[in-house]
Parts: sequence; structure tokens; C-alpha cells
Amino acid sequence: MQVLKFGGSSVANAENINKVIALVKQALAKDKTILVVSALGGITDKLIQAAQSAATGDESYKEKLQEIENRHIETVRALLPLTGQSSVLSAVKTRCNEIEDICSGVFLLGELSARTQDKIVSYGELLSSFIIAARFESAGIANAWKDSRELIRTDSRFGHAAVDFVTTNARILGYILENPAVNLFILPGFIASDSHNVTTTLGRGGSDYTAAIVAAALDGHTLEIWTDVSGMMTADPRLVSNPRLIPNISYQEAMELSHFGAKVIYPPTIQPVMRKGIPVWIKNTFAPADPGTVIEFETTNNGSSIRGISSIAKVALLSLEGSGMVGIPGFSKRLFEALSGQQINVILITQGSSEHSICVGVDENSASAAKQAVDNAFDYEINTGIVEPLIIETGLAIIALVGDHMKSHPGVSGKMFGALGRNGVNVRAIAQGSSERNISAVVAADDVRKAINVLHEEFFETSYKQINLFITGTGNVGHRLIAQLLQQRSYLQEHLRIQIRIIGLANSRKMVFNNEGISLDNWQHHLDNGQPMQLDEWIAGITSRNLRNTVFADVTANADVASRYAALLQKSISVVACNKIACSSIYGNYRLLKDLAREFNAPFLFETNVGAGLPVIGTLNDLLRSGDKVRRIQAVLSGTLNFVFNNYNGQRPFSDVVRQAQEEGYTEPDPRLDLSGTDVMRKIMILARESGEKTEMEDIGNRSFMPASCMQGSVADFYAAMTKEEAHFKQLYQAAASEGKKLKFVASYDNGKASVGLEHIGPEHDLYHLYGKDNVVLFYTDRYPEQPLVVKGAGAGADVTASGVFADILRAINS
Ligand SMILES: NC(=O)C1=CN([C@@H]2O[C@H](COP(=O)(O)OP(=O)(O)OC[C@H]3O[C@@H](n4cnc5c(N)ncnc54)[C@H](OP(=O)(O)O)[C@@H]3O)[C@@H](O)[C@H]2O)C=CC1
Ligand SMILES: N[C@@H](CC=O)C(=O)O
Repeated sequence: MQVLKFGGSSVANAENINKVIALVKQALAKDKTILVVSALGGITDKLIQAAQSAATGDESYKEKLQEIENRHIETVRALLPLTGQSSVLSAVKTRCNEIEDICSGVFLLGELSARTQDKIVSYGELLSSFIIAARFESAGIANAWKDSRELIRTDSRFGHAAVDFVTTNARILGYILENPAVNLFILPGFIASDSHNVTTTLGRGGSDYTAAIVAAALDGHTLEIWTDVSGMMTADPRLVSNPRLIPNISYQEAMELSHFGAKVIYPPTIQPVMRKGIPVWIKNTFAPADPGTVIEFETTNNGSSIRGISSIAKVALLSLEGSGMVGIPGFSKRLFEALSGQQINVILITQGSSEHSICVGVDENSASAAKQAVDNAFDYEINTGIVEPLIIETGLAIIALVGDHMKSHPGVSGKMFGALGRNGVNVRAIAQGSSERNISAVVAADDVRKAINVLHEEFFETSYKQINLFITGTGNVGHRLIAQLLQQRSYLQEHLRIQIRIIGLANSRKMVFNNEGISLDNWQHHLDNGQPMQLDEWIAGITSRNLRNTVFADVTANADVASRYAALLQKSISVVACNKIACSSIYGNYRLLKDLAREFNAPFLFETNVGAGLPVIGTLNDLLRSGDKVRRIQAVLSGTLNFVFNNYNGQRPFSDVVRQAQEEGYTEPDPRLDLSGTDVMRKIMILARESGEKTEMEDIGNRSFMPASCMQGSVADFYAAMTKEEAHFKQLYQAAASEGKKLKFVASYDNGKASVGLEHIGPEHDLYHLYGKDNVVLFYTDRYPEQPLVVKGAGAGADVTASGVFADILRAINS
């Protein structure tokens, strides 16, 4: 004997019902079958709406009932041959008239009791099962239709009746034994009756339960629950982009997950079948070849200690607090009695060992009733000040990790809360029972999607990580960065199991968002068609998305953009900047950003601020972290100036060489910052700060070589003025060349003092052999006192800078 249950979507219309017929036919070839069906998809809701409209005196209930009738009539017409339709149609009509009679009573009385509602909704399953039985007959498949109300006995808790298993089991067994010749029994799900034969229902989703009750009563060898998904998933597919099918799951795990919002199976369904050890298959009516999920005692380990992740929305936390509770028995009893007196279901309980407070999670809709009941129950204690009035917090949700294999498996909760913390998800309360099968955390409702994705990635996609990237700036460096992301896309996926999605892209004119990721092949087109750039909206668009593993890359040279880092870090969004403005602003701001990064677990990385793609800051940090102390730094830190002085020999105008540096992408967007030495001042200051010095820009000496006349007006004026000052530049060159030396713009940091300036460097010096746009940094430290640690290479250029930003993005997510 096997039991097959088909849900509302599987029997929503004639086409789907025909699929059911085919599947049941195949099942019948194997064994006797009990078929349990739900109402046609959506009908139960429609019946409730009609009943409620009637109760409120709204005559539109008649239209709703007409819709219900039409739907069933259409289904009969589409399913049955003309000759077989009339008796079924007249039965459907009779039932629909009965519903109308009851609803008109409700309308006249203006009252809808739970008992009457149960009666009304019972017609959904009665009609569907009756029509389906007729369809089997017309297909030549004999069957026995049985009203489940005659089999399943419950108490009289209308809407959510409890089953009397002794009577029910005996009735089911008796009925089946009385009909040995029948191969196919068809039963309406969901409905039952009490000891006075009054119709009751088993709770929404109760058809699953009907099927489980029958399977258990008959010791069936299998229960199959046919639905519109291919089994239980590791997380809700509406929340997680790549959930996985759970091929097998234990009864306990399935119960935990279904209680926690995985709606694939109605939670009470598991109990009866678990008692008998009957395997339950979850299968997809629309993809029957899919393997589905089997629920049974023994499960194979899926390689993770977690079987699935679930959540409950709309949760309120109730906190009862007070010094008068400590060490006094009975407080929790009274709290729970007050809640149960109002039929309030407690979803989660936590109490610290200080006993100073008890915190429970309940459905948000019950929060005000709970407050009233609990404050009444503790009226005396509240008035005498030993207990506070009940505190209610709403806008929350519960997320839960579920898995039998968490038991005695150290590190699961550490991993869970570590991952949530790294992504800025604040945990309001935690509960874990000693069964260690479920770890639940209460979080803000707005964080649920992020939290579930974070946990899913942590436990099920350990070898596959998604970075959600927002890039501000699509100029020289930004452009190259996007090209490199495109070029490396498959490599990152295949070798590092990382997928980078650009969720937002902006320049000074436009901004564009795409939650699925902006296509890298034609990003310019998307950006050009984006909305006008508004910095506030851009930042709000990033923070409000609240995505996990979010990185903000600042590839501008803009101060307003840099002023937003704090707000981003406070939302646990990592910031990667080649823009040097933040790190070279006042020391307090630099310090604040570093502190926020630590406090909110969001890396703030700016390796490219010094030496572009060279590992300058990383090397310095490694030295310091391992206990070394920086005594002196000597460096050439301007790619532009090194290029200019390597290429200028008095033959070609100085301004032409500077222009070439700008065209080749070495200069700042405003090249005066390079030529004035300001860019180098910023860089040596950043190195000094990273070495632990509280330096400001005004503490840095600058022996600028630029005539004051060149630094006035616009960039065009700057070029024009340099042409006029050619003699000055020639003279600078010749002075060095006459000594057999080269001009180098050198930055020094020595015993806490930093300075920059043009120097004549001879061939014996480490800085002499420095070609093109290269930079070099010499670190003299306690461990490198005589021979410095040297970092040398291209120190400017869009490609190398972009690669440094790229590396920081990957570092942000892996640190
Ligand atoms: N070139 C190099 O070798 C190195 C450069 N850097 C740094 O890289 C950064 C970028 O340099 P580069 O690419 O050459 O500069 P570009 O001028 O070529 O590009 C700057 C980008 O920033 C955008 N932008 C400017 N203001 C805003 C704003 N308020 N909001 C949004 N976007 C804005 C611009 O928009 P739009 O396109 O609309 O003008 C442009 O896309 C600079 O901070 C520089 O110091 C660091 C190390 C080395
Ligand atoms: N303009 C800068 C670029 C890198 O920071 C330079 O020339 O070094």
C-alpha cells in the first residue's frame, strides 16, 4: 500500500490533473494506492475570502462564489467527455449551492465562526477529489471515493483540530479491509470531523497531514508528497540564488526545517510517518523525473554539518526583565501561562544564566495581545518596580541552521556568527537546544536575505564565493579595472571559486544598478543609459541593497566620494580606494576610517595609494605586524615625475614631456598635483601614518621645483606657463647633468620627519637606476638597518593601478 498526495498547484486545472492521472497510473502498476488531493490551487483562499466578505456584509461574496463555481465547472468540462459531464456537473452545482446557502447565513448573521469556516472550506477538497475521481472513472480506472470526514476523527478545535489516532486508525484500517478489491482509493485531504460528525480541518496545508495519517494507519511502504518543486532545498529559492536540492533528510531535520518556514511540507505531517518509519518522498508533479527528496531515519552526510537554512519572518521579541526575577522560581511559568492564555505560540526562548531577563520570540501579530496579557499577569511586580513592563521589539525575523550532524561538531556556531558578523548582521537573540539540531538567531527583518545568503555561502558553497561590487569612477583606471574583471572572470570562477558581480557602476554623470550583475561586455551602454548620478542616491542604493560580501571601489579622485567611506564601513561594506584623498586628509579622519574598518569587520584597503600596483603598504604592514620598526624610508614615489625626469634632457620642451606622461595615464586627473609634489607628499604621509606617525600634510617639507607662475589658473594655463618657463627646467636638468647625476624627486621619512624634494642623484645611489615611470621604496628598519628592503617597479599607469585595486577587492573578501 502506498499513499500519494497531490497539492493545490498539482490539481489547479484540467491540464495539471491529467498529469496527476498519468502519475497515479504508473504508481498503480506497482501497488494499491491511496490518493489524497488538495483543493484546486487557490480555491481554499477564495472560499475564505468569500466567507469573510459575507460575514462583513459585503455582497461581493456572491461574485467570489460564482468564480469558484465557474472554475470547477470549467475544469469538469475540460476534463471529462461530454457524455460523462452532466452527473458530475450537477453534483458540482449542488455542492456550490450548499456553499452559497451557508454563506448567505453568514451574511444574514454577520458572523463567521471557526466551525462555519471549516465547513465552508471543506468544499474545496470535496469538490476537487470528486472531480478527480470522475476523471479516473472516465479513463477506465476504477476507484473508490471516500469522504475523509468519515475516517479521520478529531477534537473540536476548528481550524486546527487534533487527531484522535485510535479511532482514526481503526476507521481507516476497517474501511480499507472492507474493500479488498479496490486498487485506488481517492480521499479529500485537509478535512475531518469531530465526535458529533461536525466538519473540522487539520490546519492550512493539512492535506499532507491527511496523507501521513492514512499512510501510518495502513503501514504504507511509502508516502509521496507531489508538489510544484523538486524537493526540499538547502534554502528558500526566493532568497538564495543557488540553493541546492537536499537529496535526503532525516525526519527530525525535515520537521525543524518545515517548522522554520520551509513550506514544502506541512510540519505535523512528519510525526505519524516517523513513528512507523515510512519514507516520505517530496516529488515534483511538473518534473517527475527529478530525483526529489526522501525523508527517512538514516541520512547520508552531505559533506556539511548543516542540512538546510530556514527563516521565519515577522517575529517580535518580548523581553521580561527585572531584578525581582533573579533566583525566584515561577516567573517563566507565569509568563508562558499568560501567553498560552491568549493562544500565543512561542517560537523561540532565551534566558541568560543571570535570570535577569527572559526573552521570547512570537509572531509579530500577537505582540500587542502578548503585552497586554503579560503586563496584566505581572501587574503587582510592575507596580512595585521589581519587574519592567514587557518590552516589545518588532521588525525582526528568525534565521536557523538545521542539521543532525551539527551535534558535537565544534565550530558550527562560531562559523555562523563569524560569517554574520563579518557581513554586519547584528544578532539580537540566539537559541540552541541541547539536541544541537537547530541554531536560531533573531536578526532585523531587513537583514534576512543577506543573512541567509551569507550562511548559505558559508555552509554550502564553501568553494564558491560571490563578491558584490560597486565601482565609482570609470576613467583611466576604472576602465582598465572593468576590463581586467572581464578578462579574469572565468579564471576566478574556475581556480578561485569566486564570482565578482558589479551590482552598481557610476561616474560623475551617470549611475546604474543591476542586482543580477551589470554585463561586463557592454557596461558602457548600460551606464550611459543609467540615471543621473546623485551621490546620496548612489550611496543609499548601495547600503539599502544590504548585500553580503559587498565591496565599494573608489576609482575617482573626488573628495565627496571619499567623504562617504565612513557611512559605508559602518554598514560593514568594505572600501577599496585608489583615490588618495581620504588617507591623506586630516589624521583624525584617516584614523576614524581605520577604526571603523576594524569595528565593523569591513576592510578598508588602499594599497594603490602608494606605488600604484606595487606591494608597498602591504610590505610595510607585514614588517610592522611581525614586530619590525621602521627607522627611515627613502623613496621615489611619483611615476609621473620619474618619467618626466627620465625623458627630459633639454631637447624637447618640458611641458611636452609632462603632457606625454598625462597621455600615457601616469598623472593624476589634475597633473599639477604631481608636478607640485603634492601627490608625493600624500604618499609619504600615508607611509608615515601606516608606520604609526600622526603626521599631517603641513608637517611635510616640500622643496618644490615648480615656478609659482606655473601653479596659477587652469590646467591649460599650467601647460602654457611651463612652456614659458622652459629655461628654468633646462637649468634644473643641466645642473644635475653637469655633475654626472640625475634629477629625482625624492621622498624621505626619517625619525618621524617626512619631506619631499628634487635631488641630484649620482650613479652610486640606489635611486639612480630607476627607469621609465618606476617607483622605488627603500625601507630601513631594525631588521634591515644597512641594506634596505627594496620595493621597485612601475609606480603609475592605469593597468598596474587597476590590478592593485583588483587585488585589494579580492583581499577585502578574503581577509
Ligand atoms: N593613474 C595612476 O597611475 C594612478 C592613479 N591613482 C588614482 O586613481 C584615481 C583615478 O584616476 P584616473 O582613472 O586616472 O582618473 P580619471 O579622471 O581618468 O577618472 C576619474 C573617474 O572618476 C569619476 N568621477 C569624478 N568625480 C566623481 C563623482 N563625484 N562621482 C562619481 N564619479 C566621479 C569620473 O567621472 P567622469 O567619467 O564622468 O568624468 C571618472 O570616471 C585617482 O584618484 C588617482 O589618484 C592611484 C594610483 C596610480
Ligand atoms: N600620479 C601618480 C600616479 C600614482 O599614484 C604618479 O605619477 O605617481
